[in-house]
Amino acid sequence: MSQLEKMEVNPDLAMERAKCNFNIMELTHILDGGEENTVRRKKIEDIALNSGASKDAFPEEHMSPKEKYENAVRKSCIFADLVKNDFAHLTGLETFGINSNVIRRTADAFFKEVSPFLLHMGMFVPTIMGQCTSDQMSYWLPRAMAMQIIGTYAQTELGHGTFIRGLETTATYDPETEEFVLHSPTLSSYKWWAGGLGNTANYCIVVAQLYTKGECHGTHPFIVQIRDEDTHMPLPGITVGEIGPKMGFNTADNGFLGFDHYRIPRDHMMMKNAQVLKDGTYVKVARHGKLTYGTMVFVRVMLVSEAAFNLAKACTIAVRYSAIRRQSKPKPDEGEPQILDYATQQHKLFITIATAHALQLSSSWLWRSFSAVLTEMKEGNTDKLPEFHALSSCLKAVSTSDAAYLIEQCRHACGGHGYMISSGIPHLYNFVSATRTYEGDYTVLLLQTARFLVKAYEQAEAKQPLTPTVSYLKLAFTRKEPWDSSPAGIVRSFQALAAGKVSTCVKNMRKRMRSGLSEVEAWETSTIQLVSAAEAHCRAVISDAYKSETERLTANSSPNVKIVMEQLSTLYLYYWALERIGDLLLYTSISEKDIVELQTAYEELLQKIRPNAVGIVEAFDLRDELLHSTLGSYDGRAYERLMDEALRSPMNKEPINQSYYKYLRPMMKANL
Ligand SMILES: CCCCCCCCCC/C=C\CCCCCCCCCC(=O)SCCNC(=O)CCNC(=O)[C@H](O)C(C)(C)COP(=O)(O)OP(=O)(O)OC[C@H]1O[C@@H](n2cnc3c(N)ncnc32)[C@H](O)[C@@H]1OP(=O)(O)O
Ligand SMILES: Cc1cc2nc3c(=O)[nH]c(=O)nc-3n(C[C@H](O)[C@H](O)[C@H](O)COP(=O)(O)OP(=O)(O)OC[C@H]3O[C@@H](n4cnc5c(N)ncnc54)[C@H](O)[C@@H]3O)c2cc1C
Repeated sequence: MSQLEKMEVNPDLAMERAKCNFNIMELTHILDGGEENTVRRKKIEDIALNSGASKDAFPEEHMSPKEKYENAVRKSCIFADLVKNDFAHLTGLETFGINSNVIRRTADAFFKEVSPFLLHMGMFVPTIMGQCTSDQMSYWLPRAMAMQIIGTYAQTELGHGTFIRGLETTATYDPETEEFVLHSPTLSSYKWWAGGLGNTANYCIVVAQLYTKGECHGTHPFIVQIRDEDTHMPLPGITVGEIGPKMGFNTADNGFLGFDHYRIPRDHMMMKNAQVLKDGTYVKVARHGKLTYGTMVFVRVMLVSEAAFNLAKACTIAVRYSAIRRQSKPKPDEGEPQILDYATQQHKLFITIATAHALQLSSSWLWRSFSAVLTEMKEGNTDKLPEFHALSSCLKAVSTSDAAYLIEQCRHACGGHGYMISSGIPHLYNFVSATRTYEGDYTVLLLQTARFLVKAYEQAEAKQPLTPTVSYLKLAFTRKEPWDSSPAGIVRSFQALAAGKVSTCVKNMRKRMRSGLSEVEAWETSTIQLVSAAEAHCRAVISDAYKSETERLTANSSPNVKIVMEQLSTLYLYYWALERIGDLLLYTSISEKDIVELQTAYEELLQKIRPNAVGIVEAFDLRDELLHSTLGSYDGRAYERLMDEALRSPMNKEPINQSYYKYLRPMMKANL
C-alpha cells in the first residue's frame, strides 16, 4: 500500500470543513441547476470513475508524444463505450453528449489534456446537426453518433483563420460527374489546426470556396472522407498529417490537410442553408447569410461554460492548497499562518471563485437565450441573430480571457509548487489560453460586438427601439450616472460606463471622418477604444446576469447559502469597480470618498468570505480524479503527493543515470 493510502485528511483542511457555516450540497445543487441534476451527475461520475478506467498505470507526463496520443486514443474508445452503453440514458441526450456538461466534465477524469475525439463530439456532430438537410442528417448523424466514422472540423488554413472569407481551398462543381473537386491551390491554403485530423479522423467537415458555373459563392461546408474506412490509409488526392508539439492540446493530434483535385459526390455539400442543383445552379436557402457560421456560435456558447468549469478546478486546487500551506511569521509569538489568511492571497483567490460563479450563471443564462434564438430561427425568424452573435462573441472573448488570467493567478497563489505539472494548474492554463484564441480570437470577437454596439448607439441616437442587452445605451444621452454603491447601482454604473465608451468611440470616428479619413480608416484607428467599449459592455452584461441569476436562484434557498452567493456576486462587482476606477471617474459621479469606502468594503468582504472559502470551492464537487492535482486533492496531503509523484519519475528509476558515464565523468576527470 502506498504511503498515501494510509493518510488521513490534513488537519488544517479538516478544520476548514468544520467551520463552514452553510450547506455545501445545497450550493452544489444550485450550481448544477437542481438536485436531480446533481444526483444524475454523481451517478454518471460513479459509473465512469469507479471503474478505474480513467487511471494511467504510468504517469502521462513521462510518456513520449506518440505514447501520450496512443494512450488518449485508448481511453477515448473506453470512454465512448461507457457513454454509449452505460450512461447515455442518464444524460437524457440521445445526441451522445452534445450540450452535456456532465459528459464533458466526466471526460476530464480520463484526459489531462484533451481527447482526440473532442472535435468529433464538439464540432463534427453539431455541424451535421446544424448544416445538413434532414435527408443528409439521417444518413450522417447515426454513423457519427455510433462512432462508425470519426470526424473533425477543418476550416482554418495556414494562411487564414480569422478571415474566413479569405480561405483559399476551392470546391468546384463538375456537372458532368455531379461531383465537387476539392483543391488546395497554394501552401497557405492547406488546412491547419483541426483537432483529431492528424491521425484519428477518417472524415472531416471542410470549409471551402464554392465555385459553380464559373462563379464563386463564398465559403460553404462539405463532408469529406479523407481515409479509407477499413485500412485507414489516406485516400488518393489527400495529403494529411499532424502539425507537431504545442503549448497544450498535445493529445489532440491537430492536423494539416491538402487536396489535389480530390472529388466528392454533390450531396456531400452540407445543403441546409444553400444548395447546388445537379445542373450546377446555386440556390440560397437560408434567410441570413451567416447561418453557415452556426457551429462557431454554438461552440462559443459552450466555451463560456468551459471557462467557468476550468476556473472552478483551478480555484478548488489553489484554495485547498492555501488552507494547508503555512508560510512566514508575521506575529513573532504565533505559529506560521495558513497562507489563505493573507489578504493578498484572498484578493488573488476569491475573485477567481466569484468569476467561476459569474461565468457559470451567465453561461446558463446564455444557453437559455440561445435555445430561444434557435427556436425562432427554426420558424424562419433570424431577427435576433445579430444581437446573439454580438453577445456570444463578447462573452466567449471575455470569459476565456478572464479564465486564463485567473488560472495563472491561481498558479501564483500556489508558489513554486503551482509550477509543477502535477499541481494540475499548468494543464488548465494551457488548455484555457487556447480557448482565448480558437473559435475566434479575443480582439476579433470583441470588434464584432463593437460593430453591433455602434449600430445600436446610432439607433438610440435616432430614438429607435433597442434590443434588450443594449437598451442601457440610452444612458449615453442622459446626465452623468450618479454613483450608488449598492449592487444594482454598480451594475447601472457599469452600463453607464459602457454607454459612455461607445459614445466616445462614435464621436471619435465621426471626428476622424470629418478630418478626411474614410469610414474604414476611422474604424481602424478607433479599434483600441472599440475593443475597450465592447469589453465594458460584456462586463456590464455579466454583472447584470450574475446579479439577477443570484437573486433568482437564492429566492428559496437557506439564509446562509443566500449570504454566501450574495457575498461572492457583490465581491465581483466591487472588484471590477475598483479595477475600472479611471473609467468610473470619467462616466459616473464617483468621488474620492466613494473610492476609499469601496476599497474598505471590498477588503471587509474578503474577510467575511474567508471562513467559508474551502466550503465554497467544495460546492463545485470536483472529485480528485477530475482535478489531477497533487496540491488540491480532497485529503490535502500535498507534500506526500508531491513526493509520491517525484518518486514515480523515470528519472529516479536508477541511482546513476548513464549520462554520468558518457559525459559527466569524462568531463570532470578531464578537468582534474
Ligand atoms: C467520446 C469521447 C469524447 C470526449 C470528449 C467529450 C466532448 C464533449 C462535448 C464537447 C465539449 C466542448 C466544447 C467543444 C470544444 C470544441 C473545441 C474547438 C476547437 C477549436 C475549433 C476552431 O477553432 S474552428 C475555427 C473557428 N474559426 C473562427 O472562429 C474564425 C473567426 N472568424 C469569424 O468568425 C469571422 O470571419 C468574423 C466574425 C471575424 C468576420 O466574418 P466575415 O468576414 O465573414 O464577416 P464580415 O466581417 O463581412 O461580417 C458580415 C456581417 O456578418 C456578421 N457576422 C459575422 N459572423 C457572424 C455570425 N457567426 N453570426 C451572425 N452574424 C455574423 C458580422 O458581424 C457582419 O455584420 P454587419 O456588421 O451587420 O455587417
Ligand atoms: C489549440 C487550437 C485548436 C484549434 N482547432 C481548430 C480546429 O479544430 N479547426 C479549425 O478550423 N481551426 C482550429 N484552430 C484555429 C483557430 O480557430 C484560429 O487559430 C483562430 O481562429 C485565430 O485565427 P488565426 O490563427 O488566423 O489568427 P490571426 O487572425 O492571424 O491572429 C493573429 C493576431 O492578429 C490579430 N488580428 C487578426 N485579424 C484582425 C483584425 N481584423 N483586426 C484586429 N486584429 C486582428 C488578432 O487579434 C491576433 O492578435 C485551432 C487553434 C488552436 C490554437
